Amino acid sequence: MSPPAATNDIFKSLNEAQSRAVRSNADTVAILAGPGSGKTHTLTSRVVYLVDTLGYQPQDVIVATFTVKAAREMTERIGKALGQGREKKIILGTFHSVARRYLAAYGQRIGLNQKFGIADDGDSRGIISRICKRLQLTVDPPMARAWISKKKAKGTEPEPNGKKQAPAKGVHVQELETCYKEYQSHLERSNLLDYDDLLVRCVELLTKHPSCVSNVQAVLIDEYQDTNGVQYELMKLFAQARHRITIVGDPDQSIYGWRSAEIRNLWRLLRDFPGTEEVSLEENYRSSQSILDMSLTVIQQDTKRYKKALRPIHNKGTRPVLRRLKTSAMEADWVVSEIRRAIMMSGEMMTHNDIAILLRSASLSRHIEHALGKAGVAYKMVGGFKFYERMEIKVLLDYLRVVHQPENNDALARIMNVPKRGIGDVTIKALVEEAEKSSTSLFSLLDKHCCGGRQAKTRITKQAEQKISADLLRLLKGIRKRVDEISQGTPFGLIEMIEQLLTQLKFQKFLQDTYADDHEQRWANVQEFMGLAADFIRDLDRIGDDGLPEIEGLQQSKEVDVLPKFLSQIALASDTLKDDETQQNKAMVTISTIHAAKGLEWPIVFVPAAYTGSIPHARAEDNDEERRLLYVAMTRAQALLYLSCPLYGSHGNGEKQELSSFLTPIERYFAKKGPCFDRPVMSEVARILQRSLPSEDSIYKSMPPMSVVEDDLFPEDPEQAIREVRKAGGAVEGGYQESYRAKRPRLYGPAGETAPQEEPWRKDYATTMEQTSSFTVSTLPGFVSAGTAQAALAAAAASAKAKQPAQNAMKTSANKRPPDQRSIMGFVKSAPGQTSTSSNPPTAPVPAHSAMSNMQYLPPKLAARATAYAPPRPAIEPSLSKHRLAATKMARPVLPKREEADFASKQYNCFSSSPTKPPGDENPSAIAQSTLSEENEPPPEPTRPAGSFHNTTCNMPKGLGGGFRRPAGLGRESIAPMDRLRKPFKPLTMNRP
Ligand SMILES: Nc1ncnc2c1ncn2[C@@H]1O[C@H](COP(=O)(O)OP(=O)(O)OP(=O)(O)O)[C@@H](O)[C@H]1O
Repeated sequence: MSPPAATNDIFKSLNEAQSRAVRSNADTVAILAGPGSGKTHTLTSRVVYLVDTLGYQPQDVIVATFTVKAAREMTERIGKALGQGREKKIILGTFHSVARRYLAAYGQRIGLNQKFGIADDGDSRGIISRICKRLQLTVDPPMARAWISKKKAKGTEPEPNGKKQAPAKGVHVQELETCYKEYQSHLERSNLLDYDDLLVRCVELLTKHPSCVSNVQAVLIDEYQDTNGVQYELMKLFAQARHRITIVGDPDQSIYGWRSAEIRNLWRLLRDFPGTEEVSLEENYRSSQSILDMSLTVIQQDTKRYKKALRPIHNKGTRPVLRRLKTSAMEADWVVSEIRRAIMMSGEMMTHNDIAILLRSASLSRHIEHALGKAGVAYKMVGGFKFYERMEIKVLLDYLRVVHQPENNDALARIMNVPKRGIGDVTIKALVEEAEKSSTSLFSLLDKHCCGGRQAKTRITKQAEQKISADLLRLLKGIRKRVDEISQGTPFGLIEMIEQLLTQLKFQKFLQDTYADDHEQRWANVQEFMGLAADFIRDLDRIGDDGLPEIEGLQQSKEVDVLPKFLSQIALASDTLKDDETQQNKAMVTISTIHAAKGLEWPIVFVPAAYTGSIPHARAEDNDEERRLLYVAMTRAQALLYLSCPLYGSHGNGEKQELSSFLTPIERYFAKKGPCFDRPVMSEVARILQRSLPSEDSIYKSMPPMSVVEDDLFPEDPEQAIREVRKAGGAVEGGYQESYRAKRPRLYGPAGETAPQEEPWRKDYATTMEQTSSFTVSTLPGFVSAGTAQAALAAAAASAKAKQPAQNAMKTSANKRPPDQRSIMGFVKSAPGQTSTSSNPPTAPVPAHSAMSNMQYLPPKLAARATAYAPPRPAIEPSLSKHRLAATKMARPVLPKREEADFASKQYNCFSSSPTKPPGDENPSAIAQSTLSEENEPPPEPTRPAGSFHNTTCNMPKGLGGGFRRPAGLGRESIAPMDRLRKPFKPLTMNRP
């Protein structure tokens, strides 16, 4: 009988090893392979094979995975192959959801009330905090919760009542156990199961009542490396009727150690199921050879890992980039400029959808979000909220809003009980309603309540509530009073205001108590927020007020308060982002945490903030896991991989950052700047992505004039640039840009002329709303295209005539704008000491409110940051004035001629286990120019004998360092499971039954 159509289709998309895994008759199959080798593809194909060819009933197959997203994607893939909605009958989901299904169906057999509820993270935290308080335990509640969760994950129950504590246990452990016991009995009384309980109770159910899973024919597990102890037990119990298990995983991608994932589960599997068929997938379908090589040099620094071969099916491709930038803000601007360049030079063969920016922690996203928002690039966040939408930031912003506008009822209502003050939702709702009905503000209504007045109808009856509301008001009024003092000549810094809020609200403690799992991350976000405020003050200091130009006869109100400017900038920036999002089908760049990017792939991947402290993370306990995280990030890239590291970090302290310790040893193998996107490079990218590249002509024709075609907006070596500034006696605060720019020909004026010291050019024009993104973040540094720069210069020239009647000057300015140019917008900036590019610069208007006053009130750390960073300048490469891109084609760079022998020596990567390719097989034109240039050395030689990566054939001579040597007389069956893991996986060339 011929196999059904679905199976036929499946086999067409599988290679030999994948096909062998899919058709395997072994009960237990372990597919362990590297990234991009098609593990998930193989697993879903096996499900289809089992149902379609072997005739298993879909409801007799359990497929468990690790995340909801992965489960959804698998259902889709299987559904497409199986059709007729059969995938819906498969028991497919995360371990927790599958366990819940069983408990809901059979839980009564183990005494579970059928109507059990699930205690989510917030519930668990609350219960444990209350227990600690009630029993006056000295243990930290979040820590107790983590301890309990770990115990449950390992399958350890609390000590039963009455059992004597072992004398060896310290008070601390005893308290933890008491807390565990109390917590558990509380859950039982409330008929609640927490996430860990779902797994533990399901283990209990299936152990006591195996009949519940007597129908199960096969169990398949994705991302097996991330399973923990209980999940392993559960997998075995699911499969207890027939012991048919298929797992896929990659120990190099185990990144959930903090969730008690156990890499030892691989060893357990081989121990418990000795007949397991092991299949290794050795072809990587995702990434270019260069990307794969570089990723392997990172992961191979872990000498304890077990080795496996991974062979790219793609050509060498473009050498990955490791870019050094001066600050995080510049790093973000560089990312945006590279995104633009890549899309433009590909003739839009690639779109924003093809790009991911992967971050070690979500708090790093702030600069990136700003740079993207400013450039009008739509983006979406995966694995985290957008910066301004994060709870801790929203709360702080709401407090600041109320300080600024006490009559902002909504904001006040949101913060009344945050942190918890015991003011109930009902009370808040009633007060808001009353305020609205009586057309008064909530603030003044509260004031009446708390200041003894009896006018309010809604009574805050409880004394406690009244006192709490009074405290809140006192806090807000106190800050408000200080703000008001500005007008009386007492400056009150924005930073000081936020610091006061944080102290009075005990904000860090609030985060610890409320968000046990990720309070550190949230506190990091708060610090980022402080950094944002410091940057804002610095920008105000640098470029002054962003008010409108004076118009004769029209009086302007001047904002003297920093706070509303700060708030409005944020509000408008976030609005722009929302607008972008609502545009359906708009291509968007993805910003994601590395954790959330697991299993996904993109043509272009950026990994910013590659410094020690970020990755490996300062608080990480397991360095190897951090390395695996970097490996996961790098292996998400298909065609272009960019890593970057700022000299100075982004946490508001201006401290110098060291390149990630995982990258230091291999730094020299990366390209120092983005590739030259010439035809060979782009053709290779197109080949990897299996897309067709537009013709050269159409690419160049569609390029806007004065486009940036090389990655040369920022110096290759910022440290050297700083040294040059110092040598030239320049101020380091000004950063490298002074010296860097000074060397370049000026856009206007005689060539070689030394830039005279002129008054900094300042904006002297109105903005339009054509480009709201630029408008809203006009005071922030960023990428500026040469075209925009010209527009700015035209405006500057126009404003030089400002002495003429104002109306005439405005008209001149407008007339001078080229027809294809939009309004200049507010994103071209100047800095003190910077020379104007206009030959006759206008005198800058003195800002109504100088932010210097704020500068002196910065806390020392932030003040250091504010002054240490270079005030960003218009990022315009003056030499671009010579470009004539619209008229002529870009010249292809002349490549150094390569010797024949050179080809021979570089043809194959040392990690490849493939036989030597015949000469001429590799298309030289497909090799990226960057890999040939002198400064880019060939990929690193392996630090160990190549044999360690060549374990794919059985005839490898033993003793060469690569083969697995079995001790004499030791049969295969008696190899310790751990050793089996360390040895290479069974080769494809081996004859297998
Ligand atoms: N036999 C094949 N032929 C062509 N493309 C394939 C083949 N197998 C897998 N692919 C493609 O390779 C890419 C990676 O596949 P998949 O996501 O299944 O890999 P993976 O091993 O699960 O990766 P990771 O572990 O990094 O998540 C996908 O784009 C997939 O379509």
